[in-house]
Amino acid sequence: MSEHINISPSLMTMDLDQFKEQIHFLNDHVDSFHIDIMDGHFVPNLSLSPWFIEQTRKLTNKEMSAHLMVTDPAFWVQQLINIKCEIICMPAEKINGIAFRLIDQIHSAGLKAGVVLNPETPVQEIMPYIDILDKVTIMTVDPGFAGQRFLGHMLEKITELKKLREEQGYHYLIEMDGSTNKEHWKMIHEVKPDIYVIGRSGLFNLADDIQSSWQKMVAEFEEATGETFI
Ligand SMILES: O=C(CO)[C@@H](O)[C@H](O)[C@H](O)COP(=O)(O)O
Ligand SMILES: [Co+2]
Repeated sequence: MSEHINISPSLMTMDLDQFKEQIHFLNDHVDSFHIDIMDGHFVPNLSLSPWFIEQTRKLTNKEMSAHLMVTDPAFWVQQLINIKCEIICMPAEKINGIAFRLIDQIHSAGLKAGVVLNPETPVQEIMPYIDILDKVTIMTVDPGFAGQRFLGHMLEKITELKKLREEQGYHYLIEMDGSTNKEHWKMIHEVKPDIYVIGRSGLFNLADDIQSSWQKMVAEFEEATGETFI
């Protein structure tokens, strides 16, 4: 069997010495780029920024999907609306009391609104507004860093979200983020998320140049799943 595998590269983990080559190559192979934005408080790290999105835009017209790991999502949502970041994904853990306002604000700007669920956060948490979301991202690692331990049981949330979507007619896309690589391809592909975020372990670290890394990623996917990658 063959099916389209929708890859979203996590640019926090790219090789900065090959910035241009990597974006140019990936532009022809992906639908979106995944941009981790951290504030040093929600997670103990800093990564990319709205400025980075603006710079990357000079090289690609593909959708930018911001993954916010911040304690003040309202501030960062406004920054991302200002630069028209196509998909803005907020931490479910930090939008209680402001969820509807922020989702409406993103939609009014003509952009897509998503939420991200940390490993400890159940799908139940987002039920009050799940019907108006464009994307739900399931973290399969603790957020904040690359190279984290894969948490396989988080994949059950993907199955749960798919069932809900089918039963209720919701329209959100389901994305997974964290340690998408040859060790876990089989397990992940069994639940079939709509979008696979990929970082160092599954793409950028596989070879010295992006074309070879991509080919290796495809080979690893095909070996693990027995399916053809298109
Ligand atoms: O949100 C995060 C981390 O908080 C992710 O987007 C990572 O950048 C990606 O999952 C890294 O993947 P690995 O390099 O660990 O495979
Ligand atoms: Co991320």
